[in-house]
Amino acid sequence: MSHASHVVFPAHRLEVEGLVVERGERLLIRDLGFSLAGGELLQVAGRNGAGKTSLLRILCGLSRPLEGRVCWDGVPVQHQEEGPTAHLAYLGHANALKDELSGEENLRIQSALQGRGVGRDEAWEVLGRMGLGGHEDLPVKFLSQGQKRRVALARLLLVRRPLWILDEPFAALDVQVIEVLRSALEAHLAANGMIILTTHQAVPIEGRQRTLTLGKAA
Ligand SMILES: Nc1ncnc2c1ncn2[C@@H]1O[C@H](COP(=O)(O)OP(=O)(O)OP(=O)(O)O)[C@@H](O)[C@H]1O
Repeated sequence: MSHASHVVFPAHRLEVEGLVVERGERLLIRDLGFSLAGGELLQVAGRNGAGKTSLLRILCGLSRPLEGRVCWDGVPVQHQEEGPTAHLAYLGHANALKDELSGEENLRIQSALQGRGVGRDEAWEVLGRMGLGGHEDLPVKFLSQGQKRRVALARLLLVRRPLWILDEPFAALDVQVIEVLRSALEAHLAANGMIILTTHQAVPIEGRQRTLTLGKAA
């Protein structure tokens, strides 16, 4: 079963033009441009400190570039009618979970905040798919690091956003969940979704993809 079996995203386009990124007075990215269409995956590569996380945060509108712009369907993200992040789901290094709440409660609250309320059954089904059966109603503070990461990943499967921006999504996962995530990524691409991710792990993913390596000229 695929989470995306009943959702196919309409054609969208992400365009990045003339990005210049500086952190702590160091120039990390100079005049970067690229575009991404439905069904495409972009892997952002580069050594530690090259600026991968900084770039992802800019693509999500969490921080501003020194110059340049990020457009979704031809409109700068800051001017999107539904807000700068309504088209995307972001998974950063932190899992953004409330420790006192269960996996089910975290998923249902976050999904509701993102405009798509889900019922208990749907939350439990996705947690089960992530191998968390039996842990659905345990406060997440009692889960292991890898199990917390699984709850955070379950959120991606629920929110149905066309663009996924994922910072090291495979880190701290065991082989079973790497496989679940790998097939979720493939299903998202097959549903005309887009993915931008960083990873230091080589995980083969079927679909149209390319690599952007930061810091080559530094
Ligand atoms: N808030 C900040 N203030 C100053 N410098 C920062 C800040 N955030 C990041 N940096 C610096 O920017 C550079 C790029 O950091 P970034 O986290 O984007 O790299 P990365 O490519 O994701 O690295 P890694 O592979 O280690 O995760 C680093 O040298 C980092 O120290």
